[in-house]
Amino acid sequence: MAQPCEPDAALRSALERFADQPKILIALDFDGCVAELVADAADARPVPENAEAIAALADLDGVDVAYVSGRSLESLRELAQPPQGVLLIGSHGAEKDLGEDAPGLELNTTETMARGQIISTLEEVAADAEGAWVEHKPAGAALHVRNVAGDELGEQVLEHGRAALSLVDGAYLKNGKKVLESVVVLATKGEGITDLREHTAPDAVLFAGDDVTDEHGFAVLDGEDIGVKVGDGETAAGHRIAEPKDLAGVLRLIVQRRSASRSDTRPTP
Ligand SMILES: O=P(O)(O)OC[C@H]1O[C@H](O[C@H]2O[C@H](CO)[C@@H](O)[C@H](O)[C@H]2O)[C@H](O)[C@@H](O)[C@@H]1O
Repeated sequence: MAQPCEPDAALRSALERFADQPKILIALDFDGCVAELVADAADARPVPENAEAIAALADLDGVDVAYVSGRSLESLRELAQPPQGVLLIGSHGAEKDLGEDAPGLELNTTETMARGQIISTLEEVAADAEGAWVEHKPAGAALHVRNVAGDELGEQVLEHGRAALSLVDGAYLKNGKKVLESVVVLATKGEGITDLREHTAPDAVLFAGDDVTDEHGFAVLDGEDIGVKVGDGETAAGHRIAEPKDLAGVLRLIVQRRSASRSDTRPTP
């Protein structure tokens, strides 16, 4: 496996200041950030070096780690295998596991009907396009076109999905990488990060993500917070790394900096 690229100088110095804060929250997107993007959504797994760094961070005092994902909580738990204590935001902010008794996502009758219509509408669209498939999710569904031959055809299938969904009352749309999601509960990753901030009361937050929906997360950062965009594309994040494997360099720097400062301040016996 290729080694992660080290963070550039600007990111490095921001990370050092961040790691020196008494209490920090590290919030991570999953697909395309902790895990590489893959053809079959069920095959996504954390890059091993990222998983190791996440486990090390989750063990440190004063550090909260969270996944903030578009996936359902069920899928996130299964694929990300988060270490104990890692907080989870799923379904783009509509589902939460903040380590306490929290009611699961409950849809009212209107939302349940709209979700059913979203699923049947997208299944019809996918049935007409080889390689397209529909992921059923707690708050709606996602039309995937990563396995449709050719970018242009994939975009046409997504456009067909958007047009068909415009006839479904209560269907909100979210665009992602080779995917069109439709949900009946309006929530964003920005709200998810705000919930995490209220729950953990950190001095600063780091959020890393790769997709359009992650921009809602970058938008709620301020002060000593750090936004890290993974890959290409316009972003409001202040920093960028090239690919998921490079996240390990970012996370390891925080682990090393905090571990070093703890051993410096430990009283000599
Ligand atoms: O917010 P995330 O954790 O990044 O989740 C966003 C969506 O990720 C998944 O789809 C994406 O990743 C798949 C696996 O690499 C890829 O095949 C697909 O093309 C991508 O769009 C997931 O299936 C969705 O439910 C998430 O909302």
